[in-house]
Amino acid sequence: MGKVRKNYDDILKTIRLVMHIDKAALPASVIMSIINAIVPLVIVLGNTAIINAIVRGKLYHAKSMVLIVYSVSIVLYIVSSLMQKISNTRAVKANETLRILIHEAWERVSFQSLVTAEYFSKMMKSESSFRYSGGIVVFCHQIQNLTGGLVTVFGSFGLLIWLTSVGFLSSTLMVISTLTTLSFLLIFEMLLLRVFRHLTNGNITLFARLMVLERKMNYFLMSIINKYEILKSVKTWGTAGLIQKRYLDSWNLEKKTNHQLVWNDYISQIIAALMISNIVVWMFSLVILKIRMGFLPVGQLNTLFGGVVQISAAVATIASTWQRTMRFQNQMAYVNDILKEKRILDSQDDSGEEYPVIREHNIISFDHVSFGYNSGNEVIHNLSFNFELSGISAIIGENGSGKTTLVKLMLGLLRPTKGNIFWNGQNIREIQSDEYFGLFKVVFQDFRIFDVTIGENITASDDYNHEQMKSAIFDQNLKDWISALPNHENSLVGMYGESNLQPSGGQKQQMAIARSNYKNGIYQILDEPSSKLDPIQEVSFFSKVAMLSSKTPSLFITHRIGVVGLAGTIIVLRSGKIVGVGTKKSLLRNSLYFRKIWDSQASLYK
Ligand SMILES: Nc1ncnc2c1ncn2[C@@H]1O[C@H](COP(=O)(O)OP(=O)(O)OP(=O)(O)O)[C@@H](O)[C@H]1O
Repeated sequence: MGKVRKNYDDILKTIRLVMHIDKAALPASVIMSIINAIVPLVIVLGNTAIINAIVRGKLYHAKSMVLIVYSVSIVLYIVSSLMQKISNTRAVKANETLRILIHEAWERVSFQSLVTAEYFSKMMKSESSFRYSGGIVVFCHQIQNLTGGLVTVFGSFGLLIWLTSVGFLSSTLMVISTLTTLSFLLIFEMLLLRVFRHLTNGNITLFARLMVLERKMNYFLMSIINKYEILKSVKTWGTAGLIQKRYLDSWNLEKKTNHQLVWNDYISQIIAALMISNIVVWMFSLVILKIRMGFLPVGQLNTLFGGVVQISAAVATIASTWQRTMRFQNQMAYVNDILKEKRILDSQDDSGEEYPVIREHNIISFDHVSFGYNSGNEVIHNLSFNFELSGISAIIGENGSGKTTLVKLMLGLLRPTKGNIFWNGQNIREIQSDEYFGLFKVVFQDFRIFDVTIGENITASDDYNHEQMKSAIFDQNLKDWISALPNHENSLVGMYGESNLQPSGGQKQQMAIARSNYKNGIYQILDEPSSKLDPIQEVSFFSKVAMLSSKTPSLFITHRIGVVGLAGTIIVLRSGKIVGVGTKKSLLRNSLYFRKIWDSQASLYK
């Protein structure tokens, strides 16, 4: 019951969306379909009256009936044709407006203020749903079919009820046969309706599954086949079979689901035909009985056949259109989602967030902070400490101890599941996120180079100072490589350009470091950007960065002990808890765990 209610609610939402976009498209469609549904009923009723007049020998009466019936029908037909032109034009126009609205919703999204990637998935879904559904034009056709079908069914039912009720109380035989006929008709109809509803729900589920599969296959193509790095790994590690199997599995499942959907459609149509046959058989028997007993004129057979033919066509249309409308509202749910989301994102600009306060001594405070990723246990446990952004600091800990997570929490990229983080006393949740990110120059271990030019990658802008950009590059090899390229720093990286320029791992790493040098942040965070270097080179690398960035205080994140000697403050992290804070000397004296790590790695640095 709840599911049916939800379906109705969703259709109402889609109707509201279409009405919001174009006030005339749906009403014009509805009026046209009502007129279209009335014309055949007028003809059926008129023809019955004409046949009865002929049978009774009143030919003059029959002639005037013919004129009236067909004149009314022609007028209605002309009005309906005009309405059809209006509704089609409006539907096409409304569809174009909706397409623009979806793209405008995308344009307004500030990528900077997005917290998760979920929104992008919504964007993709809304676009493919819109394309797949056929848009408002198709929806208007569906509403036309549904309205026309319903009007026909109600009108024709009126005729059939009239045929049923005539002479009902005139004899016991009539009462018994009418009640028996109606009971059998209803019982069979209810059973068939149950099967039809079951098939409709199955149809909607199958269609929703198809949409998910389509998204998975798109994801597969976009994220795996279309990425050079991944293709490289596929070739070198021979994972093609594994990945291709995944693709084939999705594709086979899509084929199977499509096949089931076709069968579901086919059986639904057979059930709809049986529903009609059920009415025809019982009603025909009853009307014949009534005509034989003299309760109905013979012309009423025309009403019966006219009514039944109308109902059969209408029920078949309603059945198939109903299922399609359900699918359509499923697709439009994504579009509704993205248009609604637009308002949320728009309103972020005036959300009352403050700018971060910058002082001479800037302090980040953790107050009973815990954090766990969606899927599992806490990886940061109840941390409380004050951290001054000055000099050189280091966070050290084993693999998986939570170092990167701690930094992401500090930057506001992740939100604590418990507790709060403060910047100079302000809760970072209440600070404007772009301004807050602007304070930090961060190089993560999984730094990203984008498919824009080398200069744009380093400066994060398409309007940068070329000299300043060049001086942000510390590494001579990178400088030489850029000078040797035909377009120098204007060379486009990656598959967006024609040349598919793929910088080496080291070149990319140096570009990420140059990006950090170029930026005007007040604090530098280096999360193992040199993890590919051997320990000795790593120490020299950090010393260089430390020296050159002497104006900007820095935090190194590492699990290599050799680097931490450069740091004035060392935070030791173990399984999401801080187990020591101090200088190298004090920690060697006071922290057993720190000494253990030190001893285990010290030989490498001798
Ligand atoms: N998105 C995620 N979902 C679930 N668990 C995650 C996610 N990201 C990280 N983790 C888990 O959180 C824990 C801490 O990870 P984190 O990257 O902070 O450790 P780390 O100390 O920086 O490790 P490393 O030195 O290996 O880089 C790990 O157990 C990791 O598997």
